[in-house]
Amino acid sequence: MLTGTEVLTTAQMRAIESAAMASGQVTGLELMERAGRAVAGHIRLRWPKAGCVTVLCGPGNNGGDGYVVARLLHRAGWRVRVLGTENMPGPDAAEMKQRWAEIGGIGPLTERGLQGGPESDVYVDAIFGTGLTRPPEGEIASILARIFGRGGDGAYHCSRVVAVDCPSGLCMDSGKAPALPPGRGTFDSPARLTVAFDSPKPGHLIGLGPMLCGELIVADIGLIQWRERNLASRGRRPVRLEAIWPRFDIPDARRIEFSLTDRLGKHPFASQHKYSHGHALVLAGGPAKGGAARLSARAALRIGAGLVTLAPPQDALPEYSSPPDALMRRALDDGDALRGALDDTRINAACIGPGCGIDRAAALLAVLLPTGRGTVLDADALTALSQDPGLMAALHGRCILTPHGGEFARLFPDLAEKVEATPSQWPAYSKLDAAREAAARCGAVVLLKGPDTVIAAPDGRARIHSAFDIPWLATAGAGDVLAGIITGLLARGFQPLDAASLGTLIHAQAARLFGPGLIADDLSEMIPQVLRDLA
Ligand SMILES: NC(=O)C1=CN([C@@H]2O[C@H](COP(=O)(O)OP(=O)(O)OC[C@H]3O[C@@H](n4cnc5c(N)ncnc54)[C@H](OP(=O)(O)O)[C@@H]3O)[C@@H](O)[C@H]2O)[C@@H](O)CC1
Ligand SMILES: [K+]
Repeated sequence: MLTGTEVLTTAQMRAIESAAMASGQVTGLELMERAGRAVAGHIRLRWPKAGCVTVLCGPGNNGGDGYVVARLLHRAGWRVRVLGTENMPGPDAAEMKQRWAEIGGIGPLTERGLQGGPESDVYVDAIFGTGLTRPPEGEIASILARIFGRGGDGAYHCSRVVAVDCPSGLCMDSGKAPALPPGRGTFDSPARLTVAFDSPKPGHLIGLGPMLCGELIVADIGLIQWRERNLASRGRRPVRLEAIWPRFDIPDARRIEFSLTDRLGKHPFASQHKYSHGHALVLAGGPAKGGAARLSARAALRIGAGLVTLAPPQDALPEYSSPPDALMRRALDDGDALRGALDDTRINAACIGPGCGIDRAAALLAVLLPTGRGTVLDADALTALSQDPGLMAALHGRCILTPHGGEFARLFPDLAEKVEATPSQWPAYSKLDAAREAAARCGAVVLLKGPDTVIAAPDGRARIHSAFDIPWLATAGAGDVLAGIITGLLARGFQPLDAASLGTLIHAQAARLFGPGLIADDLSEMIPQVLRDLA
């Protein structure tokens, strides 16, 4: 069984935390104690021999967690040095600060203070968490440069840094990080470990987050059970945002089960009638364009579409005669020919774009979209779409757009600009926000590709697939294969959001199993093994 994990935005997290405290079933102090205990526990797991730790505590509750970590590690025999900000934290953090102050001193959280003390085995970064409201400046920015910067005098202690909830400065909604002061390098040295609370936030999984966090642990602090008791029963769940098969081990996080194997069947080809697994139509392009559509068609077959027809114009048909022989081929010259082909209602999914040619894609989309068929739009189809508002208006809920960043910018230039803009306020506008807004605007599922693929449906549901561990998947033709896999899943009856997210997952796992040296042609050949592993 594959599992996914619920992801919460920082606003959702705060709302849940406040509601739980308002219910009287848990106090802020209890949550803070559990958060600090989780961090201290993970430190002790990784550094079983008590050593020397420096805890950096910021002005808010993240700092409060830090004071708990200091107290618990001291109790476990560690030598603890605490550096804290001057200003008055909130009541819970103030209480934790006071409890620590009864045990040990608090030095000023300054660059000099950090440099001045003895070398530590572990540095706990409890400066900022979800409460970051603006880019850090001054002394704190300099401290962050020492911890997470590289290039200036940076990379100070990063392999010994344990981040509380997130590396400080990371925007947990967008995965963006602020610019460091001039000459201090860029914000790009990973923590050894990040212990986040309750659920991963988008920023842990997209943008710079996966790189900065290092190993990500999500610790249960008791709010999952609370909301299961109190929110789910009243239908007050946050709009669903999920991570599927993240790269990270997320041991205690709430799991969401995807019953992929139920939907695919125990054996992907153990079928009744071949039409019961649908019929996918891959609309191919003219002469000398064949490779991309052939990659898509092969992938649609491998994922188990009952029938796959590859449909180029007549003059290119001979180019499409190479194996697999299981592919059907049929010449479709223009929109009229496509209209005739679509009279066959068993054709329930289409793939358009890879190697199709922009003009041909535009002409065929004008016929295809009004039929309401499940349709994957990639490559040239996306360009055609960006040039024709009429086509954009014809998109519907069974369409899946699979743009990379450049194609997304052509389709939704204003949203791409917002993602690219340097944020002056946090939380910053993210790739996830952009995909959600795009999906709502165009009424189709939008799959915005990258190592941090985000997939959004028009109703606000979204999924993140974070796969920074397989850089070799960025290879020519890999997108054509992805389009084919998703089309095959649509043909097999998956709903568009599921087809898109499970397709992304299968595609990534095929690349992971093959390893470096992968070319796009290899991906489809790995699909049977991926499916066997799922069964
Ligand atoms: N999820 C949960 O259930 C639980 C969460 N818990 C923990 O609480 C954390 C969130 O705590 P939090 O809301 O107090 O925010 P936090 O990140 O400590 O910072 C806020 C402070 O920083 C300040 N500030 C902001 N930006 C700044 C800047 N650029 N430069 C300078 N200052 C800046 C800001 O000041 P202000 O913006 O008001 O001027 C405010 O004083 C969360 O990450 C987790 O660790 C657990 O304890 C328990 C259960
Ligand atoms: K932190």
